[in-house]
Amino acid sequence: MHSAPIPESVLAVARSGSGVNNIPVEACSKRGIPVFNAPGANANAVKELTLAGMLLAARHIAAAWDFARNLKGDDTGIQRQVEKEKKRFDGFELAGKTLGVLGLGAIGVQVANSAIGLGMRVYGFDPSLTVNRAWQLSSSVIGAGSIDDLLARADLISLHIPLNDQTNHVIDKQHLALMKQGAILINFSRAGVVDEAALVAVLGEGKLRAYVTDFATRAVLDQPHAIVLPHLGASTAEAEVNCATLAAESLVDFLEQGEIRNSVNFPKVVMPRGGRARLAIANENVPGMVSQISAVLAAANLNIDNLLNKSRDKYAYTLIDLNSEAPPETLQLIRSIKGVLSARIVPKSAGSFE
Ligand SMILES: NC(=O)c1ccc[n+]([C@@H]2O[C@H](COP(=O)([O-])OP(=O)(O)OC[C@H]3O[C@@H](n4cnc5c(N)ncnc54)[C@H](O)[C@@H]3O)[C@@H](O)[C@H]2O)c1
Ligand SMILES: O=C(O)CC[C@@H](O)C(=O)O
Repeated sequence: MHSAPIPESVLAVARSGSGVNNIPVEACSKRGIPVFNAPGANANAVKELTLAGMLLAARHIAAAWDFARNLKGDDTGIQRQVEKEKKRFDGFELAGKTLGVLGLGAIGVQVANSAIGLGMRVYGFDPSLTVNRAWQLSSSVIGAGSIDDLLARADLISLHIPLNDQTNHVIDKQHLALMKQGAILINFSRAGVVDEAALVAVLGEGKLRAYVTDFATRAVLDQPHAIVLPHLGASTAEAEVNCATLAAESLVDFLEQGEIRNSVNFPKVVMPRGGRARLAIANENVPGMVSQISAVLAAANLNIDNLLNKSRDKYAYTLIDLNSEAPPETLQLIRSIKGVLSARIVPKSAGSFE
């Protein structure tokens, strides 16, 4: 959506998935447009393909399958070629190997826990690990001291971080240099979290045994040690239904109740309906906003039944239940307050979104 104009009529944007790097989130925030995603709804699908990626690399499955498909001749000849050549595809077992998981969110936690189940030693690193995710994480997962520490310890490294200004090219030349000779790098995150030029250089030097990625680019496809999938991490019927359902539910709650759940740019704001009319206001997180809004309501002789204001970084969101209908001119006055980004009356029944 970065190059698409966002019409004035847009009230919200929902991503039926996890990553929001394809959405101009900051531009939406400035216009008071919540952006929703579907946290965790495709995590199991990505976890399963990540495990498959680890096995693909550890057992040379793609190359071995390619070899087998191209076998010529009758069964006797095929058996002879198989027994003669199969040593080319000798692999290693995951059990006992060390996995480093960068990013312990919805996906990273599941990958780490499953790897423990496979008998791996697992290190994780996430500077913003939430309490909820920490509860979900197996107590056998060891916290790495830093990204450098994680990369230096691991035989396999799996990336599960979002792509944003802070993580763009986070796996750079210096980080790649820290990785063990023969390590496997797995990227089901986004292409941009790895510095591609630096990666191609280390792949050319034979430092990595494999780069397993869900993101096809010319440079990576041309690398013999790259195993490339066509962005299939979330492509399961289950994940698509989970994501679409969660995204739709968040939109319905927002449009019909003004409530915000699962937004990446506005706070969670949930308030049971009361009064006769509900106002939903997105505003800058600066002092005096609630008092200015209240003053407009008081001047219109409108009484507040209930009010909830929450902030998140630079932005805030306010729900106000009034004990009588709010006239359109009051809404206009609220919209004209400096710092108010969007304001609307949330109708009691769906259908007309002012
Ligand atoms: N291949 C696919 O089809 C597919 C599917 C789903 C998600 N993804 C990608 O995976 C990413 C993660 O998804 P998720 O659902 O686990 O998201 P999430 O928000 O639940 O978890 C991301 C975690 O990364 C952590 N993090 C952020 N920056 C970090 C850094 N520099 N170092 C370490 N940790 C850092 C965050 O604190 C968070 O815990 C998405 O943003 C998306 O880009 C890809
Ligand atoms: O839309 C998809 O198929 C993949 C979505 C996935 O990359 C995500 O970020 O959730």
